Amino acid sequence: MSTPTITALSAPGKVLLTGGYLVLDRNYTGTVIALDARIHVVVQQLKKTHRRGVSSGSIDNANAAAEDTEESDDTIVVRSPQFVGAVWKYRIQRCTAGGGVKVVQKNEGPQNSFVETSLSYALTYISYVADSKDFGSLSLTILADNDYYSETAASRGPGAQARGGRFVNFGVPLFEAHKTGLGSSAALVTALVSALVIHRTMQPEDLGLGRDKLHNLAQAAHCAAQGKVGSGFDVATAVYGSCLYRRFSPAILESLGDAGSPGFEERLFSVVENIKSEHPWDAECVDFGMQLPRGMQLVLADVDCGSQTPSMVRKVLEWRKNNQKEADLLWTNLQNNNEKLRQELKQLAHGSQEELTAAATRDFDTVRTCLERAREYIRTMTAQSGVPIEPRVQTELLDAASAIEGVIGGVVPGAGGYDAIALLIRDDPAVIARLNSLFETWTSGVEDDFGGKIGKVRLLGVRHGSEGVKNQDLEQYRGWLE
Ligand SMILES: Nc1ncnc2c1ncn2[C@@H]1O[C@H](COP(=O)(O)OP(=O)(O)O)[C@@H](O)[C@H]1O
Ligand SMILES: C[C@@](O)(CCOP(=O)(O)OP(=O)(O)O)CC(=O)O
Repeated sequence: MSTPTITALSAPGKVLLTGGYLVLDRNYTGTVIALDARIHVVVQQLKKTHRRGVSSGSIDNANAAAEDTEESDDTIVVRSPQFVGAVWKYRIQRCTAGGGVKVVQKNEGPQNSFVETSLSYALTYISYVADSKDFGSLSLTILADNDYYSETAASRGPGAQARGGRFVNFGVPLFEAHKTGLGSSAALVTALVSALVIHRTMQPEDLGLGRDKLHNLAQAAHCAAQGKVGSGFDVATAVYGSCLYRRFSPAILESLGDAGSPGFEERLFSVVENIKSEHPWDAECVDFGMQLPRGMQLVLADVDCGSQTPSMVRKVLEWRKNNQKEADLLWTNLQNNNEKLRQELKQLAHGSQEELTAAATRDFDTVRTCLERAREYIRTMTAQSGVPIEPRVQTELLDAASAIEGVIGGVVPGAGGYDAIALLIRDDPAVIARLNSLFETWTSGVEDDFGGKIGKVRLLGVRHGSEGVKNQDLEQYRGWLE
């Protein structure tokens, strides 16, 4: 198969509307909404070189495993041009004993473990299936929709749009940018591994058929880069779009080992292709690509403050372990309520034409009640576990926002904490205007139960998007590609 010279793909961010913490356990599920904020990756083939000391062309897999850790002249340059100095240059290193392919950073400056791990995992898989180690030199460009990060002086300033299109220039190094919590790393890893696999081993039209494999590869790479196995709802959404998610069994990835370790390429291949495994993939994404009902919209309000998800997760799980009975009851109540909410949203989205028309004008009463109940249970979880999932400053904010005409209700999504809040609203610009005027002058009037503070509240421009990873036209990247 001839290699295309350029491939572009994007994957969406996420909001875990309900099921935070529950979704870590396979007995429970999470309802996750994909967003219209996406991370784009463009792969450009620069040149095809021959590896030093090895004849070009196809190499037998069996031989490949026996080969040394050979260097090639090929270089992979990854750029994130919205940020200052965000360039990572890698050389390709082939590992001994079937360890696969690893990339090694050549330039000074901070490493980017999500980029580096995605490259090593994707190239290992590609070289194994394509039966070739000749990648040629590649240039990768990452472009993120603006809502992934809080605004900066530069992104607000007159030069922000200088390069055109939908992306702004943030004018700061990536590590200084404040994330808004939309799942940048999951969208990035998904877009990166998918773009490389499509570029080298598939046609863009095969994306639909290859989705499960891309999911498995992206989950493996994301877990390795994160250094832990989360529920994976963010990667699943980046691949499949909005869905009801049941997590995969952690055992699937436990024996994969590190990139470069002996036999890694074969183990990775088995994991991605879901073969020869004692532990087959069992993640469930139901109703993927599900839409919100007509007349309803999802908005997020950034509170300019961040939470520490790993330590919150550790504490909640510890509390659950020590208070199994109470926790089980709470988990069951939350699950039942979340399921009722999902069914209601589904029915409203797929009802008959008359039902849809009625839905567009009605008050979405059941949705409102389910969101209120979810919050009550989450506040119980907060009080009992002693973890600020819905701290008082956010209770105050959610109550005030929910009282606005046209707001159906809201929650602290995902792990909660001092992070963005999610609101379901009637899809009407007047509701957005009322929310903006509430937030413009918002100052907290309560003392927080965990001593936390929220900063400037700001409605993000992001809305629900529903679609997973998809091919993209190149036109929108004009001005950003080298
Ligand atoms: N635009 C980008 N370009 C390159 N890397 C990015 C970009 N956005 C995010 N990343 C990578 O993802 C990491 C952030 O991931 P994480 O802390 O998991 O946040 P999130 O909750 O947004 O996923 C960054 O440190 C960086 O490695
Ligand atoms: C607690 C969780 O169930 C949900 C966390 O959701 P968030 O959306 O808060 O996650 P981050 O993107 O890491 O900030 C953990 C999990 O499912 O992995």
